[in-house]
Amino acid sequence: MIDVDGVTKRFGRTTAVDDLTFTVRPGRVTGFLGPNGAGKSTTMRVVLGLDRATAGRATIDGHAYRDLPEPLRRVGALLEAGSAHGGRSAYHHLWWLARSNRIGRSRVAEVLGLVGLDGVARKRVRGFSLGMKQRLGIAAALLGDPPVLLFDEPVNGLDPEGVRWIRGLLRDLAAEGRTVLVSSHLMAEMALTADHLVVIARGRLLADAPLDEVVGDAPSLEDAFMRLVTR
Ligand SMILES: Nc1ncnc2c1ncn2[C@@H]1O[C@H](COP(=O)(O)OP(=O)(O)OP(=O)(O)O)[C@@H](O)[C@H]1O
Repeated sequence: MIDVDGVTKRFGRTTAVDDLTFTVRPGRVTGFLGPNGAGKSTTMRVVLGLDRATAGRATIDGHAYRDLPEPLRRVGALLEAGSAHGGRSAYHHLWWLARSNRIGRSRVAEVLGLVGLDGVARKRVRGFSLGMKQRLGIAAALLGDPPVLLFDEPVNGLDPEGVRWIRGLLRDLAAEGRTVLVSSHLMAEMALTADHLVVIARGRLLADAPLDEVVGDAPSLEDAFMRLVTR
């Protein structure tokens, strides 16, 4: 479970997140929606201890990220593709991450298989396509078999096969009882993937409800979203 409790984050005069409170529960995919600059990435970074909240607090299964002893085993995250060192192979990138969290080589092989990169495990990341880099980022997130997962715009730039693969993966992870939070701008995709939605704009909560409830009588999620954010 992820708890965001009264979180405010300011950068100088910009209030990126404004007294935001919501809970992300296990066993379902929670879509995190909002216009550009709404504060989605900042909220995720606060949850992951990468940005410090100006006020309020975010916890993962009751603990602040910095207090998690082996964080990769508690929470996995995909923030941006291409964060792996280009000169390393996919295998070495994952093994380097695994070692510091007491995760064995067999799990590295397992996640490479899970994301379909076993055939290119020894190739340098530099030569990977965007889709392959995205799969490697997801392999890293899954390395510690964590119960909580955050994905920031995981389908950006992917081809239809990649988009469909990620959709299936997110649904499977939730069906296994994990907590899955995924941000996206792609409303049609979110309508197919998410069970529950948290919608924010200008750092504030606009909706925290099941997908059907957010759509209501609107013709599509996109229409419902536009109504919410222009209200
Ligand atoms: N490190 C930073 N320094 C200054 N301002 C920042 C920083 N990070 C984010 N911001 C600002 O905070 C606001 C929220 O940005 P954030 O990236 O969290 O939004 P987002 O919802 O993820 O947007 P997008 O959908 O465009 O990725 C924006 O106004 C952004 O310019």
